Amino acid sequence: MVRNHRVLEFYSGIGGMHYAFKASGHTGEILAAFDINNTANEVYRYNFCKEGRDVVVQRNIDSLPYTYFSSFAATLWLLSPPCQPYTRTGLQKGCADERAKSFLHVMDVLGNMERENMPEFLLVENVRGFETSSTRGALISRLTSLNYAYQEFLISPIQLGIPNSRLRYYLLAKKLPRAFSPALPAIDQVHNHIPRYIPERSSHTKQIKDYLEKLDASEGEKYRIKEKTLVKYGQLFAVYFFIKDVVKPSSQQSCCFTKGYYHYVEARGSIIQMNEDIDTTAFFSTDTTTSTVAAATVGADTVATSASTAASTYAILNLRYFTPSEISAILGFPRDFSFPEHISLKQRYRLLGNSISVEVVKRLIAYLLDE
Ligand SMILES: C[S@@+](CC[C@H](N)C(=O)[O-])C[C@H]1O[C@@H](n2cnc3c(N)ncnc32)[C@H](O)[C@@H]1O
Repeated sequence: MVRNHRVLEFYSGIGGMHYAFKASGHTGEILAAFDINNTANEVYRYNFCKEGRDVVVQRNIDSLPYTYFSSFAATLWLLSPPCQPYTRTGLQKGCADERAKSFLHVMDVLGNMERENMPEFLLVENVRGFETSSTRGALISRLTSLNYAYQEFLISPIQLGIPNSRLRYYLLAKKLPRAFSPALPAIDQVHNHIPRYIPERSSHTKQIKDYLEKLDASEGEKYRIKEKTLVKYGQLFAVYFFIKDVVKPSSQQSCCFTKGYYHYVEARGSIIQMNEDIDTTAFFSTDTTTSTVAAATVGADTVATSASTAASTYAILNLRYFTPSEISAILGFPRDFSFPEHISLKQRYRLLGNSISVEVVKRLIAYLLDE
């Protein structure tokens, strides 16, 4: 049966959920997209509200009463609340964290709405760590008391053959008597009720080069990792922080891109070594200020170039950041997604780092709404 869903997008950011819904094969309309962030909303409007209605509601979700949400009589709620209360590197204060407040408010809204206006379907996305939080406990008891069936998952895009790790918690809920079909064929590492993650590379994983753009000289310069950055931190830094984050065009993996990518050099997402011929691990484990780097170098030409200063030695690796377009492609945003020109590079990375894997959510929405 073809249904026209009435969709609310909470914490809409740059619209990852909107794209995922559009790509899910289901039909319907985003009635409103709630986010407090000016810049994110500007990007959202730029991509979705060019001609039509402006669906962006620039308000603090906490400040909106249940009668307001109820008035939409939406069939589907898509929610990607802030993750800071649950990140494993944070304080993990869960419900006690100020930033969890708006999501707790959304749960209260759900509990107070007229039954006929309650959504039939919900999807929640968050970081790994949410599954053990007090907020997740509150969410499950609210859903259970309101007669929703639910399933929970921990999924990384790498499981779908996308060369990127972004392990995230997902919860899908449907109002009873609707039930979930027992299996989700496209995603085989899905576990009902007890989130569990089995890292297992898909046999069809794409390569990083499938997502790379051709950069002209000035763009190449803009994204190049400057030698002074590497040299400033020194050899130890390179060994401990860089190697695990360096990928090549032929690689079939990359680390999760976070909102601090580009701003900080270390551990915020992968960087690319465009020179395929050099073994990164061997390179960084040799004394890069001398010609011993030659041991790590495959071709005779590169050996000759590599022997001088630390700076020029690093240069032969041809290290660069992923561009925002490459990151958006890896996340599954469509090609026509773009930023208004004046949005700075740092803001672009920040917004993308806060966003979602459109490809994973697309499949989950398809599964959730299949009847
Ligand atoms: C994890 S991001 C979601 C990103 C989004 N799904 C996307 O594709 O870009 C969380 C978003 O929630 C917004 N936010 C946080 N607290 C909020 C609140 N109380 N009311 C409205 N929006 C809020 C932030 O501005 C941020 O854009």
